[in-house]
Amino acid sequence: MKNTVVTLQKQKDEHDKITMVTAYDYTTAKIMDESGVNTILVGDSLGMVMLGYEDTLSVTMEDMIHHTAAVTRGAKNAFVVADMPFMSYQTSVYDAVVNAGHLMKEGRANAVKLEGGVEFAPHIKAIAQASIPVVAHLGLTPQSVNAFGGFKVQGKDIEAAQKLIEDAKAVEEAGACMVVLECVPAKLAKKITEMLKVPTIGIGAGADCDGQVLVYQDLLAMYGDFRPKFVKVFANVGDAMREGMAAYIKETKEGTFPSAEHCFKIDDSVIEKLY
Ligand SMILES: Nc1nc(=O)c2c([nH]1)NC[C@@H]1CN(c3ccc(C(=O)N[C@@H](CCC(=O)O)C(=O)O)cc3)CN21
Ligand SMILES: CC(C)C(=O)C(=O)O
Ligand SMILES: [Mg+2]
Repeated sequence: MKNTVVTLQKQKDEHDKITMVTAYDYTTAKIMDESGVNTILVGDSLGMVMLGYEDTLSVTMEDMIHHTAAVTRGAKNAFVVADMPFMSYQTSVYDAVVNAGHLMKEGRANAVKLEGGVEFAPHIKAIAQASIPVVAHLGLTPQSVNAFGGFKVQGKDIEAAQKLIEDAKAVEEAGACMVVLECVPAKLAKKITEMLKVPTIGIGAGADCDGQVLVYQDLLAMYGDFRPKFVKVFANVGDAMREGMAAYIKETKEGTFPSAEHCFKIDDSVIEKLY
């Protein structure tokens, strides 16, 4: 059965952890969905892991729609959240609603996610009023990398911690159905999780969030040696791919692949006539 905002809220209320992973294409989304993950995020991290940019800033609405549509075709049960890319909502409340609409209408996303707190409460409110579920993203918001001066843990001093709490309250009040907390001290994320009615999803925000999210290339060791503190490798798919490729190349060079079982047959009489 398809997960919904209602089933995800129920998971928080019943202390059943919400699992979220990224996916950017049909094949991967289908594997993730079949694994039983509750929600899939089509993150703007696709700019980095799929397109090779050094940050998420160059990702376009076209990129997001294209990848979201592929993911939603593969996700039967998982609730699919699509990131709103840089400059698709910061420019105005109007742009926010129009672009959220594209992600739902053409991408078939179940919800959209945007980075920012109290400053973006009007945007969240307007999107939610259009019946588009909105997820808020607080803490290390990668679209602010140039303003932050790098990818750094947020909310460490008292002012920053209070601002994060105010942001969390404001986005919930505006109608956010979930809140992603990225690179936030675990004890602060716990406080925010207890304070909010809606679920929190942590990435580098400790075990007391209502759920967890990771970029799949990180948890499967496929994205080079990118290992921020919050990443745990659960399976080494990167090495499995390298080993598989090495075997394919070796057997092809040797001529042992393809063997008879991988070849199509023709009657010898036909071949004799050709000669
Ligand atoms: N592959 C991938 N995984 C991600 O988690 C991810 C992306 N890409 N792209 C978008 C953002 C960028 N993210 C990042 C990128 C770098 C750090 C990082 O280098 N963190 C360090 C420093 C923390 C500090 O001490 O301030 C760390 O060790 O965690 C964290 C989050 C998270 N997101
Ligand atoms: C890291 C997660 C939360 C994200 O926003 C992304 O993958 O783009
Ligand atoms: Mg993102």
